[in-house]
Amino acid sequence: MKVAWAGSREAFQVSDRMAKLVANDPVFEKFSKPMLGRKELFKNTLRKAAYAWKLINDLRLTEEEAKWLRHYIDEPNYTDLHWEMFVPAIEGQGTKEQKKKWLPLAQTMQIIGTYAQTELGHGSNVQGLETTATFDRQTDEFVMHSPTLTSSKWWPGGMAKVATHAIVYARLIIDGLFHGVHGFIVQLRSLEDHSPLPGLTLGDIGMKFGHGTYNTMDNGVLRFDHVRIPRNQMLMRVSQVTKEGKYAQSDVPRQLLYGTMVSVRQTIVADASKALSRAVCIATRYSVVRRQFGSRNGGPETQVIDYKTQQSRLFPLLASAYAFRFVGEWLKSLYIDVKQRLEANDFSTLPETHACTAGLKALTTAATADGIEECRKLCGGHGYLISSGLPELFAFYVPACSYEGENVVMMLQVARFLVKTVSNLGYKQPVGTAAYLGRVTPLLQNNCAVQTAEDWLNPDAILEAFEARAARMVIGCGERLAMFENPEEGFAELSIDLVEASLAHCQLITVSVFIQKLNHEIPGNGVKRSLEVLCYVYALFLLHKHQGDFLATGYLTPKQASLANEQLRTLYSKVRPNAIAFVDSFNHMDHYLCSVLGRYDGNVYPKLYEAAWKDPLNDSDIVDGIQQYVQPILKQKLHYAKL
Ligand SMILES: CCCCC/C=C/C(=O)SCCNC(=O)CCNC(=O)[C@H](O)C(C)(C)COP(=O)(O)OP(=O)(O)OC[C@H]1O[C@@H](n2cnc3c(N)ncnc32)[C@H](O)[C@@H]1OP(=O)(O)O
Ligand SMILES: Cc1cc2nc3c(=O)[nH]c(=O)nc-3n(C[C@H](O)[C@H](O)[C@H](O)COP(=O)(O)OP(=O)(O)OC[C@H]3O[C@@H](n4cnc5c(N)ncnc54)[C@H](O)[C@@H]3O)c2cc1C
Repeated sequence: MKVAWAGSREAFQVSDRMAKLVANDPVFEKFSKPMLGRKELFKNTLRKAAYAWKLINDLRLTEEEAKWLRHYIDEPNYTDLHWEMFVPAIEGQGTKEQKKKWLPLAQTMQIIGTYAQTELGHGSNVQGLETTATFDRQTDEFVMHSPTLTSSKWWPGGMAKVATHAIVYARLIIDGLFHGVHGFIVQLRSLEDHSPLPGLTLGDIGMKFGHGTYNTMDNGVLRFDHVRIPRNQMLMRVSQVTKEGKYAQSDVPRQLLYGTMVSVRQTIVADASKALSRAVCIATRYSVVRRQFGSRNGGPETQVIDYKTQQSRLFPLLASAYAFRFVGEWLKSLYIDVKQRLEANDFSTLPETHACTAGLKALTTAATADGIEECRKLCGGHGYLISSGLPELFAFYVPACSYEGENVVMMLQVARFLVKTVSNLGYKQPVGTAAYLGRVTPLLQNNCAVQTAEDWLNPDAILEAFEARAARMVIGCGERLAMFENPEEGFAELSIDLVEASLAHCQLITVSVFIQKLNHEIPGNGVKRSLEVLCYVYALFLLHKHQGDFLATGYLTPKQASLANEQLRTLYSKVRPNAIAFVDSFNHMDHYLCSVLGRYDGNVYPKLYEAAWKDPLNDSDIVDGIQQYVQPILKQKLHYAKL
């Protein structure tokens, strides 16, 4: 199962080696993090990042190994933006010459970059950005300027204190004419003494949600006061500005300017399974250790994992972790394919890839953030302790619902793709993830054939149900949209239904990828049969949760919906004996989990007790403030009525 989770034996070996390397090196200790003040926390992160870079070079780690190493260090820091956004932005949007100049510097970290797109006033609406890049023909330069307070760049990771360079998105202006938003490579700091270059105001935007997690990152604010950069620092694969100030667009679509976001959204989907599996591992292990009620004849009480209600909350999350792992793997292959095509100037699959990355980013991050919080509740009161590992994990994870495309905004992008697909149905056969929309007649006419709970244990029945639900919701939206004279007005008016239809479409993708996964590449029949159980749990849980959609579209009868729920209960009993094996297969080390409740050895109570004594408040019996503020109250002897 470890191999099935990792994707291959080789992939397992790489991640396992890196997990052990990090776990066994005292530099990467992280239990004490929540006790550190912001400055210490930040410095500690810089120290770890520098040490990691040394390891990567000394041990000659491959790119894949370096990624896993950074993942297991488990602290957001400037290198995330450098590797995940700055480098890919140059790769995707730079010309050959620009790549030749900038990539070697970035890849050896002689410069450190960030991605400065969002501003105080605009994040989702990229076309609304206000920073200007005005071409000066006399000097062959762009003048970068922040004309308003709301044009201040706001949020870019690593920008406040570390990055030496940034890809800055700004409105291109030539001779007073606006040519849309473009990316520019801008140096922010001196490479000698790290001080901000003249004309730049740089700082940190302040503490974020949770203490020890995202505050390891220096999210920054940046303002320009007429800062000049050479013309050849505009990223010019999509559009070019000549020395004479002529603006030209190549035959590369404008959407490529958004390409870095497609790349990162794909990695965010893969990361969702890592975060959810971590929470599920903690909650499952603890649910086996924790006992409440049900003692008979003085025997042990019931393990809380044996309560059906606990199973009905926990096992769908376990199944979702696997579903997200497989859909992340699938999305990666889709992305690798589109990347190769883009390099060869084939843009045909970009719209579908954009819809998949945007929609699956929204689906997986929303479910993971909710899932981590559910795992915290599944651990009862102890889940609220920092030492459970869950509060910090939640605080670290939850911004994924907002960054790289706010989730609702992303679902509306999927809706645009689906509406366009439906309106083209007469003359363009849909392909890939939208192919089912080409079979609308049977999907709209045929109803579910399930008659017994057993009938739900059939991938074809499940797939057809999810296809019919999505098709009926999408087509229904298309029909209602057609009644509006102004399509944009109609889109805005129906946006709630459109987001629901997009979710149905994305859930269909996750369910069908899980089913496809079972048809190949599973090492061993036992593993395959166990994964089948999880696949059914995932699909039938979604069906139960969204039964309103399935019933309202008329595909299912209430009886069939309740048979699905009956089957789901039976499936939980099949998951139970393997629950621990399923979570052990994630191969998460204790160091990575950083959780007393999720310890591999199950030694929860003694370690919880021990962890409590490490709190600084327990350094002495009488702490600072007691003499000054508590003792006087005790000694005042005021009469209550006089207060
Ligand atoms: C290591 C991880 C650390 C993470 C740290 C976080 C970093 C960040 O958050 S960086 C900042 C991320 N910011 C965002 O994600 C902003 C979200 N907004 C957008 O992506 C876009 O502005 C938009 C998609 C919401 C809207 O764009 P707009 O310019 O208004 O365009 P239209 O809606 O008119 O779309 C035009 C056309 O282009 C298609 N399209 C949009 N995005 C993409 C894309 N990424 N790739 C390919 N195609 C894209 C869109 O579907 C339209 O297509 P048609 O309908 O066919 O015209
Ligand atoms: C931890 C973190 C790290 C980040 N790192 C970076 C970084 O490195 N670089 C960078 O450039 N940016 C970064 N960002 C910024 C991030 O990309 C934006 O915050 C994100 O894209 C959301 O945009 P917004 O803040 O403008 O949200 P808004 O769009 O203002 O969202 C507010 C609400 O409005 C709704 N809404 C907005 N538009 C629509 C619409 N058209 N229809 C319906 N509802 C709508 C949204 O659903 C949401 O509920 C980071 C953010 C965070 C939290």
